[in-house]
Amino acid sequence: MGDQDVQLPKPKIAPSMLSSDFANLASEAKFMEDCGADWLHMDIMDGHFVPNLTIGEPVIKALRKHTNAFLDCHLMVTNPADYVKPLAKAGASSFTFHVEVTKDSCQELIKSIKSSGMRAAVALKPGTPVEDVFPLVEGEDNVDMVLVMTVEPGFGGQSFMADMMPKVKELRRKYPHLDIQVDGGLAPSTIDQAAAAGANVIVAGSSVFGAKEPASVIRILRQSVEAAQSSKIFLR
Ligand SMILES: O=C(CO)[C@@H](O)[C@H](O)COP(=O)(O)O
Ligand SMILES: [Fe+2]
Repeated sequence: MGDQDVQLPKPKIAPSMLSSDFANLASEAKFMEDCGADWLHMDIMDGHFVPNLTIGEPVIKALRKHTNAFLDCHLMVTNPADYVKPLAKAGASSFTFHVEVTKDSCQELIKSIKSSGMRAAVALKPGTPVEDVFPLVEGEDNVDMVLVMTVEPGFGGQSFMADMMPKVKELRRKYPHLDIQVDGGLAPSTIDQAAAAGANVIVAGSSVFGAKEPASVIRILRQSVEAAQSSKIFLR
């Protein structure tokens, strides 16, 4: 099959609600949808896997009453299995767990996420080798997406780690159809590197919420992914 026949997954822009005004979450979510967001990225942190504590199932449940948006939940928690049923019931659309905390139980976890009606995804921290997720993409119960962290998980507003791009490129070359997400420090100044490596799901918090015109930042992020996909630069 030639490069021209490869069907790439759609670009999806997912503003991280961690950078929103949590006291006005429903209206912030509506604003992001109006600005052209495809997904809303929800950072769930337990104060243990990462040194920060954010939101959980009650907030997802409360937000779901106000929006039909795709709620992309990124679980930075030590015991992801405990969150599957509650989050599914609350209305989460996708459940991303970290490979660092799941060792032997990954297949079981993926199975339970999918049977609860959510998409399943796996994330890797900057220090984790990309090979660690290959079995989860290729296994019988496989993930729908891989999230390559481009900062140390825990906080918004950190600097993009360009040295994570070889991981993205390796995943894209190996799995042309896979949703590949990047998270951390994505902005108009860094998106071209992530797009050229083959990322198609872009999480952006501070660059979107901190902008005068969030809609134009979302547009720039999308256009960069579209341009890289039309040249298929990452397959060369
Ligand atoms: O998962 C995380 C941080 O751990 C992220 O989703 C951040 O919230 C992204 O924020 P920016 O780096 O785009 O400001
Ligand atoms: Fe995140």
